[in-house]
Amino acid sequence: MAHPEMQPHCRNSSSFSCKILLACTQALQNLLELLKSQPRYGDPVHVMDHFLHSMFSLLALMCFGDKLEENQIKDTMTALRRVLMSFAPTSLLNICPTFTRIIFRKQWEELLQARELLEDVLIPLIRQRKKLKEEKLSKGQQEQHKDGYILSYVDTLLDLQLSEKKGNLDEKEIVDLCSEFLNGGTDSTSTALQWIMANLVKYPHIQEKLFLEIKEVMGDSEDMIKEDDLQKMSYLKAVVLERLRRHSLGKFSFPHAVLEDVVLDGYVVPKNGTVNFMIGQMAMDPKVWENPMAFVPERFLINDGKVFDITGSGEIKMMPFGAGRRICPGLGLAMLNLEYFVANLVWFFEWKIVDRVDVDLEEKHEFTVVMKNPLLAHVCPRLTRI
Ligand code: HEM
Repeated sequence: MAHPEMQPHCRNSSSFSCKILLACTQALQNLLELLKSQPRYGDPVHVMDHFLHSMFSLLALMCFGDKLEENQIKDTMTALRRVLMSFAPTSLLNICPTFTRIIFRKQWEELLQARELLEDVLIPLIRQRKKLKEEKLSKGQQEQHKDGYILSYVDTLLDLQLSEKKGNLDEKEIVDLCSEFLNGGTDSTSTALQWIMANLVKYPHIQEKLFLEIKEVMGDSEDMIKEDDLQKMSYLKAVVLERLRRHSLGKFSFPHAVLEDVVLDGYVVPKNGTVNFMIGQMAMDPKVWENPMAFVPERFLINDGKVFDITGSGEIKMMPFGAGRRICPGLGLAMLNLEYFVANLVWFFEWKIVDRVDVDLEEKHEFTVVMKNPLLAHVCPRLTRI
């Protein structure tokens, strides 16, 4: 997990650079072009791989400040996935490491190998960035922001000094934080995007309502929707929020621990006791949400124009990003990305079911809660210019 002192760097991601939006635009543009140029126009598209690739390229650009080559993207994605997959069965190792490492020796070895591979892939990228940063520094402050230099997540980590540690982070610590940034952001956002588009395919009336809202803001323009335009689209926000409620990222947030004995609703949680928040159940509580199984974005429109609070700073009706000190540091970025991508995907394409086969919204538990049968859709261009 991210060190709390590192979190502001991840949380405040908009301060990396105003060029993040440019990066989002590039990632979106690539996705739109990819969807337009399917090998056989009109064929149904398995969209998840495209979503994963787009989100990963965007986060990699934010992480390392440069667009990665296609082979670097492939290698990094493979290495990260391998660590993630080998980590799952070995998470029991944390219970009593000396003992469980013997019992789960094979899995432990697999995890170490996966970790080595990850270092082989990420360390050269970190070193390359360090070299570039030093070169820019030696040229002076003014030169630093020339040539489209994007202040990256790695740059902030290279500068970071933790109070309990003398000096900067070492390379392995930076690898940990980069992999957390890339893993934390890629699956969560692309899965969310897939769930939203699946609901828009399944319920064409919601897609139509969203399209009409976009049309009202964009008029006859054929341009891509920009961040400023998003502020005028309340139904779009409602659609994104409804997905976060209806298809939670996971059943639980990460485990938390209490630092001292705490009495909660008459129960004592002892010092160091683990607390798990059932974020999935919370968002489906029929005492709080009317007809919780239904996908109804309108439930988020009743707030007299007020923005629904998902940070849990007032009452907590749902907490898809967690709450409090360890709330997801990528919240702002994730919401921006989701609104930006969904709006443009609906603005440029009409999304339709394939061969009258209904979309199956059954869930499957992987690293996040994913669609058991990934979305397959007809993606038909609405506008001539992309
Ligand atoms: C729809 C998208 C996302 C959802 C639903 C989501 C949800 C969550 C949740 C529930 C947690 C656990 C919070 C807790 O322990 O209470 C978390 C943690 C985290 N998320 Fe996200 N997240 C999303 C996107 C992102 C993005 C885009 C990034 C980074 C670019 C990110 C980075 C992280 C990190 C680093 C943590 C660990 C924080 C810590 O250890 O304190 N997430 N996220």
